[in-house]
Amino acid sequence: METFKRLKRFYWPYKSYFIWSLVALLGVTGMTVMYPIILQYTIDHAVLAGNYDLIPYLVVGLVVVMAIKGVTVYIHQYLGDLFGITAVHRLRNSLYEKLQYLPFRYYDNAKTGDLMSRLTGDVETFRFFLSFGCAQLVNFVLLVGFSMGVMFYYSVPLTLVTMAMLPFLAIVVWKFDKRVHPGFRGIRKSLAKLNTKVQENVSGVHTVKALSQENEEIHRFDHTNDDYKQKHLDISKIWGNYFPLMEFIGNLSAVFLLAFGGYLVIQGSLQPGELVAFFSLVWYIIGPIMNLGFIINMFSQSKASGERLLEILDEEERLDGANESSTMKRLVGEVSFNQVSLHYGEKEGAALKDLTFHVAEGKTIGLVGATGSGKSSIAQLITRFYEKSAGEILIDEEPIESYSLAQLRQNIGVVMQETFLFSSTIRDNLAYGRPEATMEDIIAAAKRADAHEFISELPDGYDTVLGERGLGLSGGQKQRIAIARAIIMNPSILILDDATSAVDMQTEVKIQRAFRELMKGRTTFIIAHRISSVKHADEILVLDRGEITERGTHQQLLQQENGLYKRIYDIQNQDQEYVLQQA
Ligand SMILES: Nc1ncnc2c1ncn2[C@@H]1O[C@H](COP(=O)(O)OP(=O)(O)OP(=O)(O)O)[C@@H](O)[C@H]1O
Repeated sequence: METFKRLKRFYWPYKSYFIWSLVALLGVTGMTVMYPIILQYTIDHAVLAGNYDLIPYLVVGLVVVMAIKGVTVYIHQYLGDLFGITAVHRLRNSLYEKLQYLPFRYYDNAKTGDLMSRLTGDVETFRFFLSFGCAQLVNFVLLVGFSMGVMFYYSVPLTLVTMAMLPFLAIVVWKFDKRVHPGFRGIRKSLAKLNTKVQENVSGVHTVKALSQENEEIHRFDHTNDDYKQKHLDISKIWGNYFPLMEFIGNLSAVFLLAFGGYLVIQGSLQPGELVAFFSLVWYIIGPIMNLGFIINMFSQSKASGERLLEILDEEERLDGANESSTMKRLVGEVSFNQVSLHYGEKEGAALKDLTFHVAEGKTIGLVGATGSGKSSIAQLITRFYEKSAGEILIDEEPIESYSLAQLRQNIGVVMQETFLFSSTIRDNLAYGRPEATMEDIIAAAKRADAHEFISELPDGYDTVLGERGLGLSGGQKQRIAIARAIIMNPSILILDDATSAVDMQTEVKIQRAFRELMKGRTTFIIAHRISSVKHADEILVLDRGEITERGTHQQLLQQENGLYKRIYDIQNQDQEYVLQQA
């Protein structure tokens, strides 16, 4: 119940739909119980007593009961659905909202397929329970209660004998629930794994094919699929073990009823019509009790789904830390790091150690170093994708935490090595950071990024729809779209993270030209492996295992004979000379 209590804020605001649906259900149950009562009256007071002129009235009565039942069933079902649908609409929105504000740390370990399955399958299971299962539980109580009431009215001893088996049935149902619940949680987990497998396979299709891993992938999928099948079979086994037992106990009640009820009729203490009505009524009790397995099933499934949804909702959100009144003013772009360190995890070593540097407004700083030396980690801290572990980061002489994340990120433009393009039009992709940008702004930015020409050559120009991974565009073209995207944002701080490493030399020249446009008047961090990308920077920091080992301008660094920068330069220069000689 704890799970449902904790999810209350999503469905309780719509309780009026649920309550009215239950009122209608009361009508449905009342009318259902009326059938055997009319039957009993017809047998005992019309047929056996010879009052045949009562029959037309009883028929009309039956039709009226049927009509009322029809209307109440409609109201009950419609309002029940409305309750579930509106509640999960709110739940789905909250989950999605949560995903927007979860820190990068969460996504480091999260699996897309698993998240997808929670936001679709688990939410749907929960909806089904709210719309249908919840009312079924109430229906069970009402139908059993009403039927028992009428049965006690007809004959107390016969009711008691008939009910003698019910405690046994209750025990079996309880045991069934104990076993079936973990099983359903397992199924949900296994389905999430299956989804993850498919999602990763589709996303990584290039790698799979390039490394000829199709057969291995099929084999791995089969393994996950087997696990899913096995989990279903386990649940089937539990059903198979318990369901016949429940049915047997239910049927025993009917046997007791016929034996003892028949005896009471022969004795004359029970009317034949009452026995017939009893027989109908007892099935109104046995039926729902046997159905209880199905309802519990649904309850267990929705509880398991609710737990998985709560796991997301309970995740700690990214704390903004800024005071509410922090304005959205434009930053100047002065950045200082004072003895900053970063540990990605408690158990992990320092990715950055005691870093101190200062970048004045509008200056360019180059970051070079071997892979894993901590270049990108600096960018992660400036954008607050991750939080520093120690030290102080100042932007415009204020601690970085004093700005709201939105303000900070609207002032920082990031162009990465891999550009993510959404599956919508080029125009929407360009204006993603500033949707209110006019078409003139977009075209002007594309021109400055050297992207206008190739966009204009596409069949639908700026309205060309891109595939999920920006299919149809080359690496360099995607890169230039990312640059135009950053120009539209008009940031005061710019981070170019290995932005030209994926393109050929000719494209690099074009992109470098676009970069120079973009960098004008902005504080820029260039993270690069190629010295050619950073040699014009005002200051270059050379990183080694999270520490700054050398710093200075290109010329100053080249003078350090045994320096790392000089070594990298020499190697790259030799490479270039070799390429030129070959050419
Ligand atoms: N999200 C993360 N979680 C845990 N560790 C990380 C994470 N990102 C980076 N690291 C670790 O931090 C260290 C610095 O990584 P970083 O990405 O900053 O290096 P880099 O110099 O940018 O490398 P590259 O040139 O290959 O991009 C590495 O040891 C890396 O494994």
